[in-house]
Amino acid sequence: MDPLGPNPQPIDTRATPVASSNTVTRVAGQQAPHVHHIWLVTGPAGCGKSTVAQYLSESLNLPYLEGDEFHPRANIDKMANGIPLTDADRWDWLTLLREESLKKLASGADGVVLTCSALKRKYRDVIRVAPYFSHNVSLHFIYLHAPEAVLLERVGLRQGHYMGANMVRSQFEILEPPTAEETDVISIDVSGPIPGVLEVALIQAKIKMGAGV
Ligand SMILES: Nc1ncnc2c1ncn2[C@@H]1O[C@H](COP(=O)(O)OP(=O)(O)OP(=O)(O)O)[C@@H](O)[C@H]1O
Ligand SMILES: O=C(O)[C@H](O)[C@@H](O)[C@H](O)[C@H](O)CO
Repeated sequence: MDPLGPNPQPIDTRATPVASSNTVTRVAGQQAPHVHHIWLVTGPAGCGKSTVAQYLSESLNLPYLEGDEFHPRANIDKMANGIPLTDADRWDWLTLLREESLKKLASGADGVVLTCSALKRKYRDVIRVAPYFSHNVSLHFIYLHAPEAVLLERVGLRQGHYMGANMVRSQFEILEPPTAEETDVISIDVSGPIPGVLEVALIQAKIKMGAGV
């Protein structure tokens, strides 16, 4: 299976003369193109992806795609039975998330917020294809991190979710925290209470939007 999948639906690129992945550049004298931001909230189970994404979606008035809802039934059944997903289980899910995000933009949304664990570098790279063909799209990862013990406690307290606390270890075993060269990543320490985390996430997003990157 090709993890990069088929070409995404192109977004309107007419106003964008030159661009490369995640960098929207401008020819001198031309008006800056309108940038459509994809905010991808990432991190291991229980880090607060849904909590943060919901808030950003409401605050920025953008549609919200919950990544967990795009897993095939077989993946949900695996996780519910305490079996970690493999790379093979994740490729189609990752390309689907990328395509669904671009579809939202193509259908008129100004931007989109989505959740996806994106635990490994190569998973993030699958999503990074999105702005490659859609040059007025800017992709940002919002990586939420906290010590394993903190997330274990949060997942343990959570009721009625298929992902049990027994799965947290497996998430950390394969986690590849973003490196400094992954300059499209905003890292947020989510050890503290929710209001502070939400405030930081929104401020960071607004800084990026203000900078037009
Ligand atoms: N900063 C925080 N402090 C305390 N509790 C939090 C914090 N962020 C989220 N929570 C709680 O932790 C639990 C997990 O949060 P949430 O569902 O948003 O995480 P998630 O990353 O989307 O999880 P999953 O990947 O398993 O779906 C929820 O009960 C949520 O209310
Ligand atoms: O890549 C994965 O292993 C999965 O996406 C998980 O991260 C869960 O879907 C999510 O955390 C819900 O608890």
